[in-house]
Amino acid sequence: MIEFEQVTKQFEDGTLAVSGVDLVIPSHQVTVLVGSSGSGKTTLLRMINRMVEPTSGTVSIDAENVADLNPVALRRRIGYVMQSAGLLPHRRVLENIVTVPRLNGMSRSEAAELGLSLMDTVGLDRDLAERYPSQLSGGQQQRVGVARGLAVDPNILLMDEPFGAVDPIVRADLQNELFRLQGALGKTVVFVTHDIEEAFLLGDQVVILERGGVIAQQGSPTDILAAPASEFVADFIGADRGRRALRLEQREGACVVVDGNGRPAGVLSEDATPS
Ligand SMILES: Nc1ncnc2c1ncn2[C@@H]1O[C@H](COP(=O)(O)OP(=O)(O)OP(=O)(O)O)[C@@H](O)[C@H]1O
Repeated sequence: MIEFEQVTKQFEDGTLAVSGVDLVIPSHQVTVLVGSSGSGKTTLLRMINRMVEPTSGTVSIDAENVADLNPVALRRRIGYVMQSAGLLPHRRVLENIVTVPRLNGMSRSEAAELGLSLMDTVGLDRDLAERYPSQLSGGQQQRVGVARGLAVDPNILLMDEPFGAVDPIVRADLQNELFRLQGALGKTVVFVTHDIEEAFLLGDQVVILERGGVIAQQGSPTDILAAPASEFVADFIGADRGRRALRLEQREGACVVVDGNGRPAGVLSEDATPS
């Protein structure tokens, strides 16, 4: 469990990025921090692995204050995946994936074996192992980034807009892959995005942030959709625009679900059992 207690971050130029945040991030679940640009998502994320230090308050992992932990050791046991993958351009795919295990002293042959099995895990063809990042598609680069994030078998995986730079089809692919991976690996994932659809798709818990790093609402997607806590939240999730106001229409003998714009969203199944 990761816990923020009364966490505030004011940068040296006076910018108040995060303000009095109390937040519990449960283990083995996906928590998504979502908000518009500048709402403090990245700052919050980076306080978990001490890339940013809070001005006041505490961040703890399993009841241990991260301020008491060695930052380098901390970063080597927490996976970090960022937008545009952040790969080392002059290192081959396999080397990129196992950078941290190698720094931790793993032998070259053991690391190579680990790297190849991680390529399988994230759905990358092993034939790509000797390529350089520039020889990969954007989606493939992101998969390498995720494999690298998993390379130290971390309990915690921090993901900062990891799918922000790829086209919508590849993005949907990567989202599904993360969903599958999370089902299999059960990591504690903290995921940053500005896209509420992505947040609702991936998050067990969704934390909506307002400008100045203030939590507007937190809860499951269902809870937030059912009862937006404020006008800001209703506006942010699109509830007020009728986009999510689904209704049923009878068409051709079937019960069709239609969205607020009149577009069919699906068919109401007779069988109400979730699959
Ligand atoms: N090193 C810094 N020095 C001064 N201000 C900073 C610094 N880093 C971030 N900020 C400011 O803090 C606020 C929060 O930034 P942060 O990057 O956490 O937001 P974000 O929600 O992740 O935004 P984005 O979606 O654009 O990445 C912004 O106003 C930003 O300009």
